[in-house]
Amino acid sequence: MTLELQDVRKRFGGVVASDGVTFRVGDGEIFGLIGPNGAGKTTAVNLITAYMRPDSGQIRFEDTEITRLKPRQLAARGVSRTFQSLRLFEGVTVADNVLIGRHRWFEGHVLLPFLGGKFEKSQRAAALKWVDFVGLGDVAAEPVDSLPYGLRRKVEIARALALEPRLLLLDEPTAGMTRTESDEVAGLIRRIREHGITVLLIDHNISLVNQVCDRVAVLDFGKVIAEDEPKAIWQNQLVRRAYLGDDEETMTGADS
Ligand SMILES: Nc1ncnc2c1ncn2[C@@H]1O[C@H](COP(=O)(O)OP(=O)(O)OP(=O)(O)O)[C@@H](O)[C@H]1O
Repeated sequence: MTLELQDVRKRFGGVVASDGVTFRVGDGEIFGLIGPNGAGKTTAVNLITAYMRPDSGQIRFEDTEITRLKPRQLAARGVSRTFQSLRLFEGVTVADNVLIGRHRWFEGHVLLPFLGGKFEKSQRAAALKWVDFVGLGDVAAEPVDSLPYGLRRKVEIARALALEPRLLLLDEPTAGMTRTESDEVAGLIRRIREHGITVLLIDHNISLVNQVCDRVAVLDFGKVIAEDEPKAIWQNQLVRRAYLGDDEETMTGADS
């Protein structure tokens, strides 16, 4: 197993955001983590990536316990993520935004890759490889704020990839995208897996989840209520009720 959560709990005052969350993600899998608003998906990502500490429970990555590590230590182990809301440096080029994703090689010297020389050259080449990979080679020298929203989201994915992860957590990568853009992201996620990177995907986009995920876990009120292949998960009555409500129109979308 690449990633394993065992009985992970996190409470915010009276809200139990993770209520004994347990699931396992296999090496090279594309694993979906879905559920209604407020189900605890982002909390799970924050706990895995050390942006928050669980109250109790264990998180293991490649057979090592990572529950108490710092984000920097996790990055060094090859765990990378994107955020639900974009966190790009405005006014900075696409290439430089992606270059910043290689921070694990800067050893605390944020300006190191901008000082010229061999180090900058090699880091820049590595960053540009990922800019090309997500299909943004033509706009590498453009400031990110000149790009349409869908392309800005891809810059964030390229920046997370620039860390050369073995596990990539994508928190709503298609939020705010058109259907065409989100289909492109589906292809991109498959190509990321072909690179040997395991993917944990959170998205409300049912069509994307159905298209790319090998397995899916459904969260509701901080608990995993079902885990299965995407096609089977929508037949689960608990899932239909909790995640989709009784809205037949939405269910039709899930069945397609
Ligand atoms: N830092 C925080 N402080 C207080 N409550 C929080 C915090 N983070 C999350 N919560 C609460 O924990 C619950 C789970 O939130 P979380 O953002 O993990 O859900 P989600 O499934 O990602 O939702 P969405 O799909 O809307 O992004 C919610 O009730 C939320 O209000």
